[in-house]
Amino acid sequence: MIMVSVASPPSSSYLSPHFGNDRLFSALLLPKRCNWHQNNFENLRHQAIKCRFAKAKESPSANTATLISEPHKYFDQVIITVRAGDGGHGAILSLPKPRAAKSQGKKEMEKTRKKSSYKRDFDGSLILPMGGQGGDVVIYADEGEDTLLEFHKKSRYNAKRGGNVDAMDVLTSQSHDGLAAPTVRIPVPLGTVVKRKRGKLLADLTHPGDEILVARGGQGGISLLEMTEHKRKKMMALTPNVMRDDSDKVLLLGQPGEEVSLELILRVVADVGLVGLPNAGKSTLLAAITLAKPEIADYPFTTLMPNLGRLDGDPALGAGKYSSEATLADLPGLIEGAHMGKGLGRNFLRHLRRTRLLVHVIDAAAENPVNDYRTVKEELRMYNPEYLQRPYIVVLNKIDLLEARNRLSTLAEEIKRIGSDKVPSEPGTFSGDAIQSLPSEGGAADKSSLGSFIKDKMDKGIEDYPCPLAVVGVSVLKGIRVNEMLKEIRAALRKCRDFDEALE
Ligand SMILES: Nc1nc2c(ncn2[C@@H]2O[C@H](COP(=O)(O)OP(=O)(O)OP(=O)(O)O)[C@@H](O)[C@H]2O)c(=O)[nH]1
Repeated sequence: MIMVSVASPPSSSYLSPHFGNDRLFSALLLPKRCNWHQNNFENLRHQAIKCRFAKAKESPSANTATLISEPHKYFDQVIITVRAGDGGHGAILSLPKPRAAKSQGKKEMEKTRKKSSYKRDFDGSLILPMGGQGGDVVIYADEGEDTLLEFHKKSRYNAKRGGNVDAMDVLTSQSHDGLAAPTVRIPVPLGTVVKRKRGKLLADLTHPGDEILVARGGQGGISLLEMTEHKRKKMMALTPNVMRDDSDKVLLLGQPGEEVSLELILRVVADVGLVGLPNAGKSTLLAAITLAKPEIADYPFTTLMPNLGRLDGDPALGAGKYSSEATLADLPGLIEGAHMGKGLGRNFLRHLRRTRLLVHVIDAAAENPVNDYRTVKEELRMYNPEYLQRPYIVVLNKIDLLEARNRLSTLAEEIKRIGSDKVPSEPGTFSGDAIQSLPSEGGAADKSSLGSFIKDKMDKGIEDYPCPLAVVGVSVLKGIRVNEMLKEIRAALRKCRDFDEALE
């Protein structure tokens, strides 16, 4: 925890949540109200994630406040504990005394007999009431959820216990089971992977309504009939639940509900993943072609969590245009060492797993754009060589700037040369689904895919993987050649779809 004293704070007690890696970058993005400190805080961008102003408890001066940075919180990974409800208890019951019935008239006796006709099983044996089932805990995919942030505030979920058998010691026809407790249903965003903490994968909740029962409620206890010894034998012919001695009482107790610690990991589900170094213009690109409003600024790591945007259908397809709509994910900038976790690298690299097309965004006005491109490709290769098998296009951005415009054609040629012309033909190399069988965190892989994964990492370089489907120069900020870029993205998406259909 970092404590920084600042003078004359604004009155706000809570600013805005930001997320980053406490080991490395992570920005302290000051809210508008804090512009007056922007410069002073630039150096703090290395550490702070979520900040709030709080009056220092022992502060001698009322004008002094303390800026508290809280520990890093991932928006896309969280550990929670869930506990299902215990089962309700059964009861010790006795049969009503027959004398009471005998004292009534004949008609009354008949009525009472009918009234107290107990519930019976198909074989005629008595059914005794049971304690209610404890509440289950279910996790389900909900389109209305975007992040796992809520789980940092609340990481424990308990279902209620089942109701006890509410009998007044005597078995009657009215005796009924204890109430079952309701299921606790926990919504998570689409694309959430549910795992046991440090254990096996339980579910991959990709579609709306996908769900998994993660903790089962305890079963209710049974009820027992208490009998005098000489009646016991006769009664046992009617029901096995006759109490023989005190040790039977444990059967009355409801079973405990399951308790598990779970790891929830959110993997963005998008058709297109935008990758590139920080500041390349990925967020600007997303904002230029979709309605998304990502944060854009001229310092690196503005994007700390993936932004999603929806690309409209291809108008050239007429009525079929809606089938060509696509989701784009703008991922935080990658840097050298990302595959080892630098700059949030691994956390975001895994979001590419479900994308079908990659768009490399390069700042063509940067010092060495080809090197930048190689760095990103190398990081992808080191994280998962399969990422380089995926179809991709390269966007050379910022051609409104002179230095970019002057070198555009040579740059495009150079980039096209990095990679082989061979179109991937093995089934799965184009398919997003096949990627899921590849080794990664939490994903079990068969021996052969693991073998080729390691071999690929050792033997192949970025030149051995396919070259881009297209290289386009644009200025997403100034709207130069954005339509050409869109055409290429759509054409590439069409290829992915054709390929998928051919596989089906
Ligand atoms: N001149 C020029 N500047 C651009 C262009 N596209 C983006 N920029 C600027 O480049 C800076 C970085 O843009 P972003 O879109 O935030 O870059 P990013 O790749 O998302 O950055 P990270 O969030 O750090 O990964 C901003 O100041 C943009 O205004 C462009 O076409 N031309």
